[in-house]
Amino acid sequence: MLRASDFETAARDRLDPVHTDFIAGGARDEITVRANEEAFRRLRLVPRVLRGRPVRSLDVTLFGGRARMPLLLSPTAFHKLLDPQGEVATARAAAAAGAIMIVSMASTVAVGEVADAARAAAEDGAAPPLWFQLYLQPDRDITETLVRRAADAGCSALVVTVDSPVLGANERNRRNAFHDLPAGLRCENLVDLRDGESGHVRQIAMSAEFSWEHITWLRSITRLPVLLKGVLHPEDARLAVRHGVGGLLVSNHGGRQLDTVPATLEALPAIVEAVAGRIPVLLDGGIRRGTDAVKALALGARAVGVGRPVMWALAQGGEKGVRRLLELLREELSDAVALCGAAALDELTPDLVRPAWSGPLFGGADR
Ligand SMILES: Cc1cc2nc3c(=O)[nH]c(=O)nc-3n(C[C@H](O)[C@H](O)[C@H](O)COP(=O)(O)O)c2cc1C
Ligand SMILES: CC(C)CC(=O)C(=O)O
Repeated sequence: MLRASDFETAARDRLDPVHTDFIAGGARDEITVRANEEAFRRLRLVPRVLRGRPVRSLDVTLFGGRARMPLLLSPTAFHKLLDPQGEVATARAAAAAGAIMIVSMASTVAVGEVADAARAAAEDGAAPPLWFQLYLQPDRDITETLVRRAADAGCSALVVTVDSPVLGANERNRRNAFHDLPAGLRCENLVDLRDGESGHVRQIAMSAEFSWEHITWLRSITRLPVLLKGVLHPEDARLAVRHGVGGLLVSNHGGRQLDTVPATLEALPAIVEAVAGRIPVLLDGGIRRGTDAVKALALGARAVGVGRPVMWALAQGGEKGVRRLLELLREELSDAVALCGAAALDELTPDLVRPAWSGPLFGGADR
């Protein structure tokens, strides 16, 4: 395994094609799925030279917690589909790498158990932060219980996914009739939320009824910082700041919700401008290389998330696979920072990035 894409190739040989489709797929024509990666390829890095400063650190501090690299594991559902240990394997690998993991509300291991595994695996005794991803539920008691479970587990932030008033239509899943977890697996955070209910995926309600009032309410029931995942419009970024949101994760859900929305990299500059440094802005979608991360950081993201690569690595090699993936990405990131002439992440500035040359206008030299 030499690069992130190798894990996908290896995972595809092992996985049930129905599960491969679940991971790789996106909404409708998957235009946004492709756009996320393409956007990074359209940008070029313009390094500085002779600056006389080796890379000092890749550390990042977010909401008082420190991570050893600005790479987050974005929340993804159902890790036990890919490895018998599921999210325990992922959390151990993240903790060993010093990376923040965002545990999905739809995890197949309960968040408390994921947190215990992360703490036990942290190499220097100091586990990196663990955050919890939440879909607000129409029943406030259920949302409150989930928030309490996350806080009791030691999660230090809540990431509310706001791009899903309805579930995006994934035509691959429809073709494959993949609508639920196989027997024996369940969403462990949802167990016992109501009498007689038992972690069924369909317990996760998507609703278009949610508004900014619900964010205000959520903030009133917890002291944890509340981040929003899935903001793409700069006006929503301003509203988020006004409503006391702690941070934004610029995301299009890996192209799995509304198809044809912009690549997250395209959306980033306007969000960064709207937020004007008041809260941290993060990004996920299409990050496959250290240079991708550097481009997003240079354009104002404080950290970046990876989704699918973690799932492919988990399917390929379990905990070891995810560890190897994170090592590779860290090495690529460190190289790219050094080659840009930067000593730390705050030296990655927008002047290091520019659009690829699209060729001379009007035929160039012939005219
Ligand atoms: C298989 C799969 C499951 C996902 N599950 C969740 C989830 O439970 N909650 C959530 O907010 N986002 C979920 N996402 C979206 C990711 O958090 C993330 O936004 C996206 O995967 C980033 O793009 P990338 O896959 O190109 O890195 C999921 C994505 C995939 C591919
Ligand atoms: C709806 C969740 C269970 C999973 C999700 O967010 C996704 O598959 O993108």
